[in-house]
Amino acid sequence: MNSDSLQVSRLEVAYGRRQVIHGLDLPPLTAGSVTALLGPNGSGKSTLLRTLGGLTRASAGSVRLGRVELAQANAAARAQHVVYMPQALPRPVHISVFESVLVAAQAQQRARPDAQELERVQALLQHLGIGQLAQHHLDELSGGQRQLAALAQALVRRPRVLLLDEPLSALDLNYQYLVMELLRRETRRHGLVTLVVLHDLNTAFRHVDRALLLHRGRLLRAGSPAEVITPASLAQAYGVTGRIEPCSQGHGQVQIDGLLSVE
Ligand SMILES: Nc1ncnc2c1ncn2[C@@H]1O[C@H](COP(=O)(O)OP(=O)(O)OP(=O)(O)O)[C@@H](O)[C@H]1O
Repeated sequence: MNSDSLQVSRLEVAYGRRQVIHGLDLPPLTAGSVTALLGPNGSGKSTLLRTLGGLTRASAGSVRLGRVELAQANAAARAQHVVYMPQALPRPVHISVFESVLVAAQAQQRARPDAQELERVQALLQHLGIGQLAQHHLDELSGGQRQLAALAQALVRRPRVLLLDEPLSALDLNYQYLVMELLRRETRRHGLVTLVVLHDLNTAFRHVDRALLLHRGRLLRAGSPAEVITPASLAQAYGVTGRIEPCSQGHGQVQIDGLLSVE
């Protein structure tokens, strides 16, 4: 278990001359907690995640994991600490789900997998509810099944930082719930820093510890889901009028009443 937090300060990211992330300072993302990255389309969520994952270069600022400056780490060193799962998954290859997860588990090791490693892979597939797909080929899976296999590949690597871009987008309600609970469990058990892009604000209310709300490449709010998801932030970030109703399980639930009128 590690206890280092991820610290982002004065981060600037541009595509050519167009700046997309503007001097972003985030509160430290602590080990053992799941943080939702929220915000409307085009607000910079994927850009931020890709930058933290080292796929997009920041033009200024710093991203530190404990004492390590990730921007200066080479790709191999960063891959040891940080796993990034993109919104659009790569084209699937013709290997089995089990093999693909085993390859991911072995990415940082030279030794041949032992029986314990094989059991660990199978157990993870069971926990994700896809044990029965272990011998199916990746290129023969449905979109949601592929997303679950990609999550297994990410989780099995036991990174210190887990960056997931809309990991629920292809999943049905049952799997959305299961995946978020598994993420929470794994994050606590292994002291991960987990940052997950979500569009469903009710999922954030139900399943995450903290939330960040981005708007036009700037941080609009940060805090608990109840502090971040408010009628004022619904209006400011999403242009909708809405209420937060208490739900039977003690957390909030968003009710949208309509769109803010455009003058
Ligand atoms: N490769 C790129 N080249 C140029 N501009 C880009 C590129 N990728 C994203 N952008 C722009 O950067 C801004 C932020 O995009 P980004 O994909 O980070 O937003 P997002 O919050 O993840 O959106 P969504 O919720 O729609 O996935 C957008 O205005 C987008 O047009």
